[in-house]
Amino acid sequence: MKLSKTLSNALVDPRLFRQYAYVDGKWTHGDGGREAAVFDPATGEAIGHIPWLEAHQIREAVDAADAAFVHWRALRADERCERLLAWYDLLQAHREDLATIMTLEQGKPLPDARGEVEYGASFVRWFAEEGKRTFGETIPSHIPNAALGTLKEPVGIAALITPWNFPLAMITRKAAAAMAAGCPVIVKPAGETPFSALALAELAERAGIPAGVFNVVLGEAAEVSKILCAEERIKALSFTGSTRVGRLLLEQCAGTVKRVSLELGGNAPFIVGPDMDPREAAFAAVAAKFQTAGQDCLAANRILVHESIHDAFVEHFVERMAALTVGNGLESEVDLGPLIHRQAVDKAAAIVDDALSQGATLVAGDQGQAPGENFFMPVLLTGVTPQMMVWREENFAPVAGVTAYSDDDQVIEMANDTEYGLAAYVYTHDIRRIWKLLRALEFGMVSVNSVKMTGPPVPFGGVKQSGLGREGGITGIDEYLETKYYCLGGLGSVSGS
Ligand SMILES: NC(=O)c1ccc[n+]([C@@H]2O[C@H](COP(=O)([O-])OP(=O)(O)OC[C@H]3O[C@@H](n4cnc5c(N)ncnc54)[C@H](O)[C@@H]3O)[C@@H](O)[C@H]2O)c1
Ligand SMILES: N[C@@H](CC=O)C(=O)O
Repeated sequence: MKLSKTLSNALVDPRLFRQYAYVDGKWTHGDGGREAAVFDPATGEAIGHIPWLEAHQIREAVDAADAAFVHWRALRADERCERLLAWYDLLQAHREDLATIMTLEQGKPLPDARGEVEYGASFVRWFAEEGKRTFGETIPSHIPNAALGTLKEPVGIAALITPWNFPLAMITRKAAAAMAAGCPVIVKPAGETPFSALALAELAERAGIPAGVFNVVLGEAAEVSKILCAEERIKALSFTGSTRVGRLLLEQCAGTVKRVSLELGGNAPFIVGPDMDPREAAFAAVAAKFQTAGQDCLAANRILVHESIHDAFVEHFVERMAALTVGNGLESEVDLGPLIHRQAVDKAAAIVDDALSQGATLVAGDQGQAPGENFFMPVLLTGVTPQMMVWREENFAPVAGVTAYSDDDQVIEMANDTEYGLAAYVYTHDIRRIWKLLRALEFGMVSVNSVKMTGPPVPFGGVKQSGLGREGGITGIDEYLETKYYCLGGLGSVSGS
């Protein structure tokens, strides 16, 4: 296996850069000799290689997790908490290296990568503590001479399949919850961004997480996922990614009736009320659209602006957009890095072409300025309509589409006109409008007058075809817990207490 000089040289601690899978506490190559290159999307250069495991090696990961489950679940919650907090401390201590790895494999600007490490680590700390609060309940008995109640027990091995846009936080939000609940995990990261996952494994090992509790398997996505979904010993599958793949995995899990949590695509409306200062709203919309170069499930995909302030909003949007710098995420002052690969650039171009062919106006976005093959300059389209791809699909690119609306009922209908239901933004200071929209919007998360909405205490997730279940918050750990009801009969006089 070739060693990447570039990546290891860029790190203070080169051992964080691993080019092996991690199974049962061992760094593992593929028995069949298959491997894949991983590229820096900014330069197109290979930054390393990963092995593809064979089917029997994926099953060995399940064997390892199965063996580890016995001991991990038997620890007291405070003992698991200690180990998770040690992992958290190491993530913080190695923040800079983790951010460098992320920028090199994902492309996001270094400050954003640092922010994601912080964000990802915060879930580890949150769930370390939440693991100590997996309370059961006492049920007033309706049965004579009996005491009734519930216990919370770990569901079993959890398979975690994650995307490339947030290569670290999408893993920790799942893994920390599962591990705090007492479940070993098998992580299958995106092939584009495996090195963040492998650095997490290295740090988990240093934190004293026992062998078999945190495993990272690598390989051809469909092949690996099929094995994980068909495995009876895996009791939960948590997936973050596209709605298309989410549907597929839900079907594949039917055979073994797994607990399935899905965090899928979004198509967020960004609604601006007539009472808003158009400059304030436009600046917020730019922030909500172009984070991670638009490759964010929360990205403002359809910007719906009241007709009375539409033109002023567009003017300020263009002004703010013009101040964005596109470039290699390792360089300072860069706001937007590359898209993940050439297909993403082609898709963005197709979405813009489709909109223009159906009558939208290109207000800004000159692709001639793109600094490289995987870059896409931010685009603003006005006059977008529901027939266009930019409205129907999650564009996952720096393409902003603006439409004018005339009243609240119309904008509610427009906003809900999508199969997705992850997040929505509302910008207005009118409390009646806020309440009306908040109740009428068919989305799992509604953020009013704030671009930032996520974090460990938040129940993150969508409705409609944006997913099943919630991650984070006080209920996130429930995805990995079973409720066991008990009835203790024949107790005599305690009955009725
Ligand atoms: N709701 C959320 O919390 C959230 C967060 C981040 C990303 N996302 C969504 O993720 C998508 C972008 O990520 P992506 O392109 O990596 O998604 P994707 O669905 O293509 O891939 C996600 C994961 O599934 C694997 N995969 C791909 N094809 C597969 C197949 N046929 N069978 C089994 N596994 C397969 C990939 O290797 C990766 O690990 C967007 O739709 C975005 O909205 C959602
Ligand atoms: N920004 C999201 C990830 C979506 O792509 C998050 O905070 O979880």
